Amino acid sequence: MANLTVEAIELTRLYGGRAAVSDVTFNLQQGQVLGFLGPNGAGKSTTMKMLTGNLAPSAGSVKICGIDMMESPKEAKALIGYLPEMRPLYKEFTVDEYLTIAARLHNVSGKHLKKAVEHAKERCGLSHMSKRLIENLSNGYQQRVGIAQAIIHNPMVVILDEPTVGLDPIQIRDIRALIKEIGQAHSVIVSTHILPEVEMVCDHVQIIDKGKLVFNGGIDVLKQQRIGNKLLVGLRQPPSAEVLKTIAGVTEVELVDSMWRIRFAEGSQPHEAIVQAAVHHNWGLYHIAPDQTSLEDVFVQLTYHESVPVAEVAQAA
Ligand SMILES: Nc1ncnc2c1ncn2[C@@H]1O[C@H](COP(=O)(O)OP(=O)(O)OP(=O)(O)O)[C@@H](O)[C@H]1O
Repeated sequence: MANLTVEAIELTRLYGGRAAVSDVTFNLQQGQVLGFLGPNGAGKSTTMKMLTGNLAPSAGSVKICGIDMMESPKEAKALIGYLPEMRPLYKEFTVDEYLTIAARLHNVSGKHLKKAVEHAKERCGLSHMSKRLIENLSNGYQQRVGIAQAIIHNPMVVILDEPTVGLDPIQIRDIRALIKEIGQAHSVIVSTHILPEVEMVCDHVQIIDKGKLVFNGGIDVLKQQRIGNKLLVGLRQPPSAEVLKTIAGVTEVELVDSMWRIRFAEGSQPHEAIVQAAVHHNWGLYHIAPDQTSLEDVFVQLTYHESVPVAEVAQAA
């Protein structure tokens, strides 16, 4: 495909014989924002480091806009902007001074330097902070400077590791809007622990667990998984569970906090029949709404593994 920006092909990284990342394969296209999710130790940072050319894979390869990271690291890296979790800021410099250094490090040529700095500041809402020392900026503005250095050379791919950690709600809102804006022209990979953030800024999601991808798909697919096939129904004079189960399409009912959680078969739409039955039999219907699984629940379902209790291991030994 012509506009593929990132290709991770069967990426594996071993540490002392243990796979921290195992056989991870995915593609990213221009204009996509990918959310990279996973519990602690899942392999996110290891994957990011391989994507940015800071760590060699034990097996597999990375291509940035078709350029192989192992074969042509300089060319491939030039197409990436990276904001690591620990912001690489020199706080004793002003915003202008620091961004000028960042632009030079990214090989922006002398005649384009000033324009590149101005443009990055403009995009990150930093134009009025040019002469301020970075150490005197708020956390949110320091984060903007970190993002500005990642986009200063107008890279095809921007990789941001936990970009909203430690920010207040207004700063978080601003940084998320900025990520969305950047995502229109570039490809963005955002590593995050914050699940709603993924729904807000990403159009594509990957969940990694124990080094393996356990979900790779569109945000719509993930949202669909949340909506599922459950209704929460509140009835003041409820019938028995058996009566509810006779409604066409209903497969299971259970009482949850004095409301009925009604599961229905895929493809069936028992909503209308439930309302009609409630009116007909005077059940006192006061609530009917989809019972969404929280994103946290979906995440736990995908990443939960039953671990063998220590006592059982000891007994087996
Ligand atoms: N240099 C290393 N040597 C040995 N093991 C390592 C090394 N770096 C990471 N690991 C192990 O590899 C696994 C994946 O680590 P990684 O840092 O990629 O996870 P992560 O998803 O980024 O976690 P977190 O969100 O906590 O930063 C972990 O089990 C970790 O202990």
